[in-house]
Amino acid sequence: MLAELFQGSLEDAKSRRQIRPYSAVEAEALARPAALDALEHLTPADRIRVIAEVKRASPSRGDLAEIAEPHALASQYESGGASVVSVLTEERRFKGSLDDLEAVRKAVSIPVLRKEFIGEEYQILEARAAGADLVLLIVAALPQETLERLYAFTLELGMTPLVEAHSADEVARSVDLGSQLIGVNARDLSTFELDRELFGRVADQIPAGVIRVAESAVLGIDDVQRYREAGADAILVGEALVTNDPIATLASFLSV
Ligand SMILES: O=P(O)(O)OC[C@@H](O)[C@@H](O)c1c[nH]c2ccccc12
Repeated sequence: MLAELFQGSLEDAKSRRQIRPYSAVEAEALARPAALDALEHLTPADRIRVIAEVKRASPSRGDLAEIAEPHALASQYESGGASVVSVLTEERRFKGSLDDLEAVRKAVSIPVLRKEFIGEEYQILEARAAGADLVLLIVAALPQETLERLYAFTLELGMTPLVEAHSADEVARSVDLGSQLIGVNARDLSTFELDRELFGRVADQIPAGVIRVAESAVLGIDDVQRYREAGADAILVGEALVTNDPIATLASFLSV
């Protein structure tokens, strides 16, 4: 499944590139005001930090919510205390778009993450051109050399890479990269199986000073508590926020 998701994302990027060539998107990306410093917004604090996701659907969970106005949802996330907004821009299975990201960017003043299956520089330029401050880089899908290249490219644009791992080995590769922001995804993107204990098993591998994000399947405050105890500085939450009152749900998560 992961290979299929990447292939789809890259094909879609190729189509967009026919209309907006690399040089045009690059010029737009460079003309943007500087990206916000996501690491600053996610600095470990007394309370857990929340990266709140705009997510309509997923291949593992099907349709979650309509979200006719992603910018309105993102504003609620911001006023509810989220530190960063994540916007799924993958179109085929997650029903997102870059337009969603652009709309969200205009509505909030906290950093915005482009959640996409990124395999080439063009997608990172698109993210910056649309106003994103962070991009997701999924270790499982990228050879180390490519990962290093995309990681460096993201930094050159003044953006922050969120490097996502799903095993001890992938955490080691994220650390080797020098990543300052590492996410451990409880969901295996190849099989969709959940491993809620994974974060606890690998957290110690992440050096002090690096921000640790627990990703996926955070549905209630018990999950937040468990991740907090296991050393998470932040959680990445989609489903629980789009299927419940986002403000009340954020308040409960932030009260842990
Ligand atoms: O909706 P959830 O279970 O709260 O999960 C959010 C987020 O972690 C999940 O959307 C995600 C994490 N890594 C990804 C990579 C690609 C697509 C989606 C994801």
